[in-house]
Amino acid sequence: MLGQDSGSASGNVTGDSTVERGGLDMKLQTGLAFDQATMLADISDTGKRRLQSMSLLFADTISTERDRQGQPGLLQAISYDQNQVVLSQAVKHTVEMLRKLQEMNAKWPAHYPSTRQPQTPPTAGGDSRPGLVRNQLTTTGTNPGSLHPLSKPKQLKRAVTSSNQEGESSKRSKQTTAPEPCLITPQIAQEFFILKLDLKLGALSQTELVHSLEKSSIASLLDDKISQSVRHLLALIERIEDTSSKVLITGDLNAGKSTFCNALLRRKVLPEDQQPCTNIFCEVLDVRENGGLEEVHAVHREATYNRNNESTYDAYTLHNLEQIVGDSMRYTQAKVYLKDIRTPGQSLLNNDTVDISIIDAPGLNKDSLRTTAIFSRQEESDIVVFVLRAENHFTLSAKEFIQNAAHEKAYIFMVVNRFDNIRDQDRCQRAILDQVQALSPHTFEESAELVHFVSSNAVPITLPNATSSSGGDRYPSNDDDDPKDEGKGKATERAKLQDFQTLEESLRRFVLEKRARSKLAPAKTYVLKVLSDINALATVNRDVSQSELDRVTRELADLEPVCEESKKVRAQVVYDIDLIIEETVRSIYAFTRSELNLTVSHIAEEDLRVPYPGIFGLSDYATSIKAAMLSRVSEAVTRSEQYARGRTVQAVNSIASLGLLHLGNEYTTLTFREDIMFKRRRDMLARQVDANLGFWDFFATDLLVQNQEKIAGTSIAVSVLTLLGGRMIGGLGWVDGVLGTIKIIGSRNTRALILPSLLVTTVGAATYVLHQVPNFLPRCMSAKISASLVQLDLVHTNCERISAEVRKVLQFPTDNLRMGLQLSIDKFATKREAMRKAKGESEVAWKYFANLVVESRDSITSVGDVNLERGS
Ligand SMILES: Nc1nc2c(ncn2[C@@H]2O[C@H](COP(=O)(O)OP(=O)(O)OP(=O)(O)O)[C@@H](O)[C@H]2O)c(=O)[nH]1
Repeated sequence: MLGQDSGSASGNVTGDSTVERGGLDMKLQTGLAFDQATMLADISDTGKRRLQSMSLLFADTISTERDRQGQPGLLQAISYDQNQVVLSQAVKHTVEMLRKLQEMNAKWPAHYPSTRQPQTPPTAGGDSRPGLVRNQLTTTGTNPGSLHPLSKPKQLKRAVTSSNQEGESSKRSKQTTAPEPCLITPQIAQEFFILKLDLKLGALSQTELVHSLEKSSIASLLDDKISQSVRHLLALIERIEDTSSKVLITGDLNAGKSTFCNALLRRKVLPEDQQPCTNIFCEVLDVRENGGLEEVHAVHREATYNRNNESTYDAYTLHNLEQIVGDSMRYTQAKVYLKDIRTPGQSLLNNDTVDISIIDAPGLNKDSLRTTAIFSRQEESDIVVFVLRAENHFTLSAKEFIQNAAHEKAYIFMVVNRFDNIRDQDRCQRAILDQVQALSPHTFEESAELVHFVSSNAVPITLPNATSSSGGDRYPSNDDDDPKDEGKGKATERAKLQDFQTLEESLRRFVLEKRARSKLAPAKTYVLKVLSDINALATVNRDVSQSELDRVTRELADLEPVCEESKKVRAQVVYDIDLIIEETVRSIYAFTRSELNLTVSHIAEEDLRVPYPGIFGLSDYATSIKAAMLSRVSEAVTRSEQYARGRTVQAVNSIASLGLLHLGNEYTTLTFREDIMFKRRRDMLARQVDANLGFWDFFATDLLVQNQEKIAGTSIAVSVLTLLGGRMIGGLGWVDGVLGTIKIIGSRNTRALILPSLLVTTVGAATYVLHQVPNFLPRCMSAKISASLVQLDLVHTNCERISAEVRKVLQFPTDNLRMGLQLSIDKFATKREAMRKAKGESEVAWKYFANLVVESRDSITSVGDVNLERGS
């Protein structure tokens, strides 16, 4: 590098201090706000050591510097180096802060300051709506470092994060804490510099738009802004640590930028034309950076320039530059290695202090693509020299460019060119200075040094192939002092040249001597603005997260007992339902048992209204009696079922009342149809009873036997009847049966003796029995049926059947209510979980932003204390 080649003080100073920086890096990487005092102490030691080593190693150089500038030059270099280290570390620290902010923004979308007009005017006392709230911090004067916390905003609400609060906010909390927008004066939005979101939509202002955006959109926009800023800060670090300086010559189309560059170099190197001709960036570097060979390296599109890799560029002679600057299809930029023919004391390029490169940019308003490229080139440059046509003043594109550059470059060197074309020069000066004042106040304050009105074409320059000032002059030299030629024109030319030389001296001071200002001030300005933005964001978000934390804590405190209560309610309701069911079933069971028992036990005594058909219709008679009896039993069953229906309806209603009481609108009422209960066919009963009754079950022989004492021969008749069996039923076959019996009984004599009396008795008895059938048959049958029903366990079976069905039916509303209660408990539990999570996140966010407020404020103070004037 030039600095090293020439052994300049500043080049070595910087190299030495870089070694010392390791220890400082370690301190800063701890994430603590850096301690500038300690750091400066370190650097001071470095400076002292370097001063000693420089005195020994570069005594010649120092004495040369001292001769030229005196001891202050060396001190300036040391001071510059100190400032450079502090700023470099501050930039790195700011990058860390931004990266952490980005991470936090991904987890907890940061609230972006926004404004909204109050919808209703505040009432005398009760309305808690805050109206426009003053920002938490403000900048005073022009120093972004002097930030003063103001009163805490009232009821800040994290409006942008409110969309997911639905699930976690109880109804009660909704009633008590209506969402409040975050209202901040539009001033805060204006105070945002770097992280300001670029929102343009119709008539809405940026701040109004922010309010209407989704939190995710804001988070993503902010994320982009942070990334941009990080990229810029990283470029700044490179620039700060780079010992060379890049001077960007830019301005409107055809303003005379190339003419100005040539005038600075005193050589016609860059093509000048009345029509726009520079389409690519031309970076003019000292020839020593190319091994002393004057050459043009035209860098290929898509290639990253590497002087040692010829595939990245095409090499040309200086004469070819005219074609190259117009060939933007093949090349993006040209590196022009040039031997400056002027002495180090005059030259900007060939100076003994810093490596300088001068970049001639295409005109700003050529096209949007090139304009964008110039904007980003500006960010890579240390110094901006803005050339404007005196005739045009500041155009719109010029204003936009300067406003953008002002993000980091408080001072811009301004060249008002083609001043010779202006007739009323005073008016022109006043008008342009007014514009400068509005666009770049710092530049305006030092306009005598930084704003120059010149005519670049008045500077004598040599032809491109000239390598010394001795040959090739294209313009008359001002060395001609012949008094005869002193005319008005000559005087004017000399005045123009004088103006240009004044400009040159100022520019040299700005670039070389006030290097701290030209090179480090942009870094300081930019970092302060970023830190100010971070501080503003952190303050807003600290308060928003605090407010959210308070709200969630409050709501959680309200919700916790509700959760516990809901569990208790469920247990109580389940108990109550069990009681209802048990009581209902018990009552139904008791009713059914009593009803059936009563029916079965009295059935024989009832008048069944079945007419006795006579002895020959005995079978049908028995069937009818049985049917009538079973019908009575069936009716009793039906009555029991009816009772059960009624009780079940009551129970269902009681369960529904519990549901409505405890779940309100969330309870789903089921439609209960009691008419479809007990639909299973009950004629099974008749079939079962049939299966259990045989023929003799129609006759109550025990009843007949009870009457035998009253009627002689009844027992014999019954015995005979028994023997006769079923033959007598249904016809006269019983007479044959009697005769058959006599045959069986005994010997002929015996038979002769007893036969008549037996026959008479038997016939009499049989007649009696048959006569008595209508009297005892119903009782006999009821007893049998009753016994059969007992055997079938009819009462118990029906009690069980009816109760079981009732239980089954009641299970539906029970399950429904249990499910509803469980859902309610789950909902509360989910809400509580969400709130606990939100509380945890808010706590983390609050701690983070509270720390960030302090951290960024400390950094602002540290960077603000960097005194660049010491290094100027
Ligand atoms: N009268 C007058 N003309 C000038 C002056 N400086 C430059 N010009 C003329 O203005 C025209 C444009 O000059 P350039 O140097 O090519 O302008 P430029 O800004 O580099 O042009 P582009 O890079 O193409 O935008 C040329 O004809 C110059 O001769 C000046 O101070 N006075």
